[in-house]
Amino acid sequence: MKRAKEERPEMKKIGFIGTGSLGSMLIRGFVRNGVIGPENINVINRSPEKPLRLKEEGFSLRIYSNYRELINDSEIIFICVKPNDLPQVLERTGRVFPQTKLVVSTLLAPSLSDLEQIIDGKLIRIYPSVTQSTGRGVTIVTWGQAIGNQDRTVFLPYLNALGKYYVLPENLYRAAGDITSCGPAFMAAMVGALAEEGIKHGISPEIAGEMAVETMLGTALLLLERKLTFSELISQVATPGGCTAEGLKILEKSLPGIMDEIYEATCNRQEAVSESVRKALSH
Ligand SMILES: NC(=O)C1=CN([C@@H]2O[C@H](COP(=O)(O)OP(=O)(O)OC[C@H]3O[C@@H](n4cnc5c(N)ncnc54)[C@H](O)[C@@H]3O)[C@@H](O)[C@H]2O)C=CC1
Ligand SMILES: O=C(O)[C@@H]1CCC=N1
Repeated sequence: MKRAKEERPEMKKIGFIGTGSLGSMLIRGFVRNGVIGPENINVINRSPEKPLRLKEEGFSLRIYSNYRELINDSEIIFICVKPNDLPQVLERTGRVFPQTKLVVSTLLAPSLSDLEQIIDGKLIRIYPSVTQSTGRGVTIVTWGQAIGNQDRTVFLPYLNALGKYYVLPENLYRAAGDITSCGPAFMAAMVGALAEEGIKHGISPEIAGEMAVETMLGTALLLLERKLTFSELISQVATPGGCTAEGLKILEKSLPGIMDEIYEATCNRQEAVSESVRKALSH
């Protein structure tokens, strides 16, 4: 009996414009989870060093210098450059992408609704995080207006390969992205500060670092596996009358204000970046 040909995601050729932190993370995450075959990765990056570094890691990339060739040879194209480099990329790719291709923006800005004014093509916006090369972490995703059910079916294996994903409207990108995309840096800063305090009082940097990371991992696993809420975990640690409760009083005083300040700062930055890209693209 003849079986309908099943579409295997690893058969698709995938293009990456920009292979910095995020582009590299996507390549590592997709290959690790088997959604891209090792021979199917097309890349173009401004400088040659980063793709070469990936090659040294064992990824057999096809490195391009011509943007249109990369687009012709790829079925899904991830744009992973900094927002201010987008105008230069669009100058070289053109603003019209064939309807047979999915074009995925990972950029902080412009928003998908702004991009849809500029680019003609099947657009998807994702906001991933660097943790996702491990297969864990969260992608936020918004489907463009031209994306249909078949396109979603094609793209879902790639989202699943990176961990969890949530489809959100763009007005929630900052609130969600502060947790998921900036979050790894914020968490590393907080856990690093815990380790620093230990170092200040005589623990070696190596041991303090290991202690902090192992404790962060154990905390995450406890929350996940035992399905504890944050406050349940806190009350398991904070023995009444003990030290943790004293430390927590200090955090409770400062943290909510700090988080509000962080949100305000990231929103302002996103707006400023959006405005600068909007201006650059309108020329
Ligand atoms: N790093 C992160 O955790 C996250 C980053 N993003 C977004 O992903 C995008 C990329 O961020 P990163 O990878 O962190 O930046 P990055 O600076 O590490 O990488 C950007 C890469 O783009 C290349 N590039 C610049 N202009 C180019 C051009 N015209 N053609 C080809 N390549 C070019 C650069 O050489 C560099 O390798 C940004 O827009 C950022 O907002 C989104 C979520 C998380
Ligand atoms: O800092 C940034 O703007 C990018 C987006 C989220 C993480 N890195």
